[in-house]
Amino acid sequence: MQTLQLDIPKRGMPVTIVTGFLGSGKTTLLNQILKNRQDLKVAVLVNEFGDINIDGQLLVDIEDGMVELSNGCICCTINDSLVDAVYNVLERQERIDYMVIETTGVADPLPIALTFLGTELKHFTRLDSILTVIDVETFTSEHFKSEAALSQVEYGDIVLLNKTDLVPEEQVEELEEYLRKKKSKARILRSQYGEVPLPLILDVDLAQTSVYQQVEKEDEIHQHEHHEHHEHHHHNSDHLANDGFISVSFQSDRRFDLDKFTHFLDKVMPNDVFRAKGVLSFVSQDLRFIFQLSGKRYELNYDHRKKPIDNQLVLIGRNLDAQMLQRQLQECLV
Ligand SMILES: Nc1nc2c(ncn2[C@@H]2O[C@H](COP(=O)(O)OP(=O)(O)OP(=O)(O)O)[C@@H](O)[C@H]2O)c(=O)[nH]1
Repeated sequence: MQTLQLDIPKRGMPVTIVTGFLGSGKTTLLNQILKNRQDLKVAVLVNEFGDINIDGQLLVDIEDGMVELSNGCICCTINDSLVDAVYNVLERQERIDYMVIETTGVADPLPIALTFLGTELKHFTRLDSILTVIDVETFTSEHFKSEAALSQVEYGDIVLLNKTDLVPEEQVEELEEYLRKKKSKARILRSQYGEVPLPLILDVDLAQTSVYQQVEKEDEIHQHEHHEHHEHHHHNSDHLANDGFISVSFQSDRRFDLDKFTHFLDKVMPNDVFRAKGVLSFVSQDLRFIFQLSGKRYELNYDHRKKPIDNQLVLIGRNLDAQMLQRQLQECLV
């Protein structure tokens, strides 16, 4: 493994915003950062789309969302205010060298960047870059018909072409070429499971702050001129509709029947479910499972941590009938 030489100056805590569409590999990348950070004390803020915090549970060694660990990692779930969450980290006694923020897959990263540049946070932090993770298998030039996805690509200072193991080399090259044309200034990297040398992505000072701020200015002028279109404001962070994506949560302390659950996945669940994740318990299985679904692909892996048996699942997609999905999942329980 490479040695990490990050010389972090005292001009404010460096912040990297990790963005990327649903299931692209943001949490996987965060885990790589936490595993390889060496002496760097990294605070991780996770912003999750959905009522249940699954991501917090999937991060290495981090349990129950907001725990301080002996290895110096702090994980917070951003609930209401990003500014408050950042202050909570800044006010901690212990030394923290670096902050990484994972946005939700349906978030536009620009308002988050502007929060660091436009509020008091600018005195305490230094935005290092926006890093956009792309799933090379599922990405299309239509950006999933999502404004947020478009914005993620547009403002990425670093673009990580992830999941290169799933497609032929030519497909990666094609995508890389397409992105290079669109984004001549961006650093474009490739990875499998987010494995990338940290000095290439952390403390690189690639944030194009003037570009972000220019967009904000143009936006304000635009808004002023077209007051009636206010509700369509492109960079509204809490995007009421989230580009039409909704999340459906399911929780139970009963166990699933494995056959019924896989039948649900293979035959019953609508194609409109684009992403799902959870921790699941099955009849006659002592361990829980970590469940991941992204596009057409899903996997179930043993969760080797000793945990009480329960089921926590989030489904994300468009046009979802929450009640029907919950009923169908209910029927998979024993
Ligand atoms: N084959 C393959 N799978 C990957 C790779 N990177 C991540 N995955 C898998 O893709 C799925 C989604 O990864 P996550 O890291 O949870 O994605 P995410 O961007 O955090 O997802 P959301 O937070 O829901 O938007 C998981 O099952 C990962 O194991 C990769 O390079 N190759």
